[in-house]
Amino acid sequence: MLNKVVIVGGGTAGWMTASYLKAAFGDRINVTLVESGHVGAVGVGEATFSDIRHFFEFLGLKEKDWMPACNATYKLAVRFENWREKGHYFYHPFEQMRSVNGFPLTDWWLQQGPTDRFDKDCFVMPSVIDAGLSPRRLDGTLIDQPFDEGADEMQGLTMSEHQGKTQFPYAYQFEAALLAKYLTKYSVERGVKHIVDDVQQVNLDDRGWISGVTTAEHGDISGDLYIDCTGFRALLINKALDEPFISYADTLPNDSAVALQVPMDMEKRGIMPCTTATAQDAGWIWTIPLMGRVGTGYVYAKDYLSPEDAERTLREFVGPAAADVNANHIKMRIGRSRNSWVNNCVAVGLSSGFVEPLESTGIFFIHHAIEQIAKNFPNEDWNPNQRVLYNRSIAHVMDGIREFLVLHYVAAKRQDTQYWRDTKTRAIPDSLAERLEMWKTQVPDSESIFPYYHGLPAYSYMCVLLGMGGIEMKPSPALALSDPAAAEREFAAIRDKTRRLTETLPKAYEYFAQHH
Ligand SMILES: Cc1cc2nc3c(=O)[nH]c(=O)nc-3n(C[C@H](O)[C@H](O)[C@H](O)COP(=O)(O)OP(=O)(O)OC[C@H]3O[C@@H](n4cnc5c(N)ncnc54)[C@H](O)[C@@H]3O)c2cc1C
Ligand SMILES: N[C@@H](Cc1c[nH]c2cc(Cl)ccc12)C(=O)O
Repeated sequence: MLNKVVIVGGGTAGWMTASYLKAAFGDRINVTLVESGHVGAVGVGEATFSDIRHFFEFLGLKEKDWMPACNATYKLAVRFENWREKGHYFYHPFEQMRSVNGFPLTDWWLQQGPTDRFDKDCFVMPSVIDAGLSPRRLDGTLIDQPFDEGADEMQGLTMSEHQGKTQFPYAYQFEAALLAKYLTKYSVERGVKHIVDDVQQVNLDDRGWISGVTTAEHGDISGDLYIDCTGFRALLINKALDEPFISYADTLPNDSAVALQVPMDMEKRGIMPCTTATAQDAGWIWTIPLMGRVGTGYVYAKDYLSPEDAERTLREFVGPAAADVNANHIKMRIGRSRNSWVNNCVAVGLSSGFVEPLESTGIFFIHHAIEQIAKNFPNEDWNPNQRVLYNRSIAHVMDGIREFLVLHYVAAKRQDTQYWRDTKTRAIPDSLAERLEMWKTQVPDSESIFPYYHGLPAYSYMCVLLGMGGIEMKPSPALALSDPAAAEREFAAIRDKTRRLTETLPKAYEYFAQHH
């Protein structure tokens, strides 16, 4: 029976993998995690997709179990500031797109939008976010949803099986190091063997399969399946097994970041229930509000900006609160391994692939990979088709998200610096170029976006195209023949629901002050 797993690396990827495999297979699987006491985790990775709740559900964890330990808050959207022009902003929310007479409401908005804000006209949550409110009332009840949050059929679905069934209204923001610490305790309590040591050598047999890893002080550690969670170093998959890395740098030039963890009195500041991406001269700055601090950082391209200037810009952006905070400069490896599962080694996390965190996809990649490992867990036959199916799924998710991120830059209207002008002339994936031509004629739908599961619905593409403002979008010609009354009623219903919620929901800080 093949059941000995060795995980190398103890960042978010390592401990999410260890905890999930233990939850999936219990004592029928033997998991050892070895992590260096000298090589630090990347130290960022704080905003997520809403799908991450399936991870916590799978582990049997409720929000009250883990959120307070991770200073976690809710994320209702990404707020894109200054991407169209300075002073402009829009939201990419977690909210199902409404349709009227077979056309998405954004199509009707292009025909007869009530205002110039597609997001506030077509969705409810942007106004809730603008008011700094919580999606849960002080008694913990969630705003009314087109589905029952606690319904049994919601449990046990993987993300790809769940896609499109419903849209949960929020994701999370949390301290990555505290989540890793929480999952360490969860994992060790369930039998994961935790070794703090440096892996100094990866040993291969004559087939090129991993036969063990040699550590500085704990000798050789061997198992059946090795999971590379060593971050950008990719010690096992790219270094030891020499699996090629496919760079996305030709279409996504941002390769650097500088991050600050800024202590903040959130009671005084208030909590914006969203992640903010503020465009800058050579990239963008993320702002993630947590309980007790703000996580922030400048993602940029070193060809356009030096690390020193990036840090200076970030400190000026944050203001005096950043004065005594140390900066964490990070080189980002953008792209993916050609295959993330090679022989008896699977890479998860940064070792497998990464794109800049513009839509908070790193932890989504980890979660998706872990679900697929559990689904394709091998036996002693080591059926190569399992590796083929796994690698295809991972490649699709990363290539799909890469296209979606490139769309942000292609569609962004601003061209006030060379960096932004170059976003309009830089190469884009051929498949995206074809889709863009279609979207200029008809708003994205499930048939015209990236065709394989990559975690995003068509309305995410609509938000980027309508928000960024650089690509002219037209309504479907058929709408000129259609009766607008039903769409006008839908817009009015959204305004009514928005009013009811903004008049009754608590402030985000008020909710967390009671529930942390
Ligand atoms: C600037 C930036 C911002 C990001 N923001 C987000 C975000 O908002 N949302 C999101 O979902 N994702 C985000 N990500 C991605 C997220 O940070 C990662 O997906 C997540 O941290 C997982 O990292 P990891 O565990 O793969 O690697 P790491 O955190 O780098 O961990 C690597 C581990 O390997 C160990 N290790 C390395 N070498 C050895 C060795 N020889 N022996 C033993 N152990 C070793 C280290 O000790 C460490 O424990 C961001 C990434 C970057 C770079
Ligand atoms: N499955 C993802 C898709 C998604 C839908 N809306 C958003 C908004 C943002 Cl900021 C990221 C991701 C998404 C999810 O539901 O999380």
